[in-house]
Amino acid sequence: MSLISLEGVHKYYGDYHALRGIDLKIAQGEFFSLLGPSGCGKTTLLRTIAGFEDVTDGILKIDGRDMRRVPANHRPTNMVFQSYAIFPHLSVAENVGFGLRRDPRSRAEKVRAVGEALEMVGLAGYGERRAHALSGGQRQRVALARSLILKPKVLLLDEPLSALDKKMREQMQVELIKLQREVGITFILVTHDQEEALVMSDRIAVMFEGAIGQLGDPESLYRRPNSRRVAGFIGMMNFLDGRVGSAGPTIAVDVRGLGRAEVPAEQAPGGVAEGDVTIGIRPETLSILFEGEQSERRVVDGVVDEVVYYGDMTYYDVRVDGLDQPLNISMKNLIGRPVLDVGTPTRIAWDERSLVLLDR
Ligand SMILES: Nc1ncnc2c1ncn2[C@@H]1O[C@H](COP(=O)(O)OP(=O)(O)OP(=O)(O)O)[C@@H](O)[C@H]1O
Repeated sequence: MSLISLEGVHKYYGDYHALRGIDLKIAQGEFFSLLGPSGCGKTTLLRTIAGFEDVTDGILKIDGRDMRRVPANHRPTNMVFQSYAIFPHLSVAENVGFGLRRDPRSRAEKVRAVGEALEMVGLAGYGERRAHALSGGQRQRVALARSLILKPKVLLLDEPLSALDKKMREQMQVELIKLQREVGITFILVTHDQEEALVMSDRIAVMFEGAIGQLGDPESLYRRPNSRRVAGFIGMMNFLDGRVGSAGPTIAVDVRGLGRAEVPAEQAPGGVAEGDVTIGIRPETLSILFEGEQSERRVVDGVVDEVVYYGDMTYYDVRVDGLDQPLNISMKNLIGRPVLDVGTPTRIAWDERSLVLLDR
C-alpha cells in the first residue's frame, strides 16, 4: 500500500488554479522529489501534504487515512524549511529537543533522544554549542535533527540545500541519501535543481503549471523524456526537426541535418503520429571523430563553431549543413586527445538508439 496517495487534487488560491488534478502515490521509504520551474506548484503541493494548505478538490490520504480536516500538527509529517529557522540564542541540543517540550518522556530519555538525533546527522558532541556559532551546513543538519527526533513517517524538505555553496550542497546531498536509507523515513524533496533531483531520488515528478508532466525514476526521465518540455528541463538536449514517415513498431523518421533513421517505438515515450516531430539527442551521445578514428555508427560532417573547456570535459558547438543551430557535443578529455580549435572541420558520429522523438 502506498503511504501517501493523492487523487484528482486541485488547489485554488482565489481564482488562481495552482494544482490542476494531481494523481500521485508515494511508497513507504521512498526518496521522492518534486521538480519543476519556479511557480509550477511544487511548494504548494508539499504544503498541501503537510496540511499548511487545504485541498480545494480531490482526496489526500496518508497511511490510508483521509487528511481532510486533519491539521498539520496532527499529521505524521514534518517539514524542514528552506530558511533553516533555528533559534540562534539556544544551544544545538536545545534546538534539537525543541519539539519534545510537551513530550511526557523523562529528562534523561529526552537527552538520549537528542544525542541520537545529533549522531544521525553527524553532529555528535555539538550539543552544547550555541547555534549561532555554526556553519550553514551545520545549521541545516540541526534543522534535520530537530525534525527527525519527532519520528515522522514523512519528512518534507523544501529546497533544504539551496542556501549552501556548491561543494557543501553536494556533500549534504550524499549525506541526506545515506541518512534517508538509515532511518527508512519517506522523504519528499522540493527542488528546482534537476541535478539534485537526479542524484538523490528514487522517483521524480516533473511539474509544469500545476500538473505533473512526467513521473519516473531518474534514468527513465533522462533517457526517455515524454515531451520537449521535460527533455529541455532535465539535462542538456539538442532539438532537431524531423518528419515521421510511418509509425509502427519501428518509426521511420527523417532527421533534418542527419538523415533517415529507424527508431524503435519505445524511443517515442510520449507517443508519435505521422508528420512533423522534434527529435532530441543528448550531447554526450554524439561524438567527434578525431584524426584517424573510424566509427561503426552513422557519420556526418561539421565544423567546430565554439569550444568551452571544463577540465574533465570539453563542450563543442559544431555546425552541420542543413541545421539552423549548431549541435552541442560533450566529449570527455582523454590523454592524447587534442582540444579542437574553432573552425576545425570534423566528423560527428551519431546513433539511432540515442534519438528521442518528442512532441513539437
Ligand atoms: N498564498 C498564495 N496566494 C495566491 N497565490 C499563491 C499563493 N501561494 C502560491 N501562489 C501561486 O501559486 C503558484 C505556485 O506557487 P508555488 O510556491 O507552489 O511554486 P513553486 O513551484 O514552489 O515555485 P518556487 O520554486 O518559485 O518556490 C505561483 O504562481 C504562486 O504565485
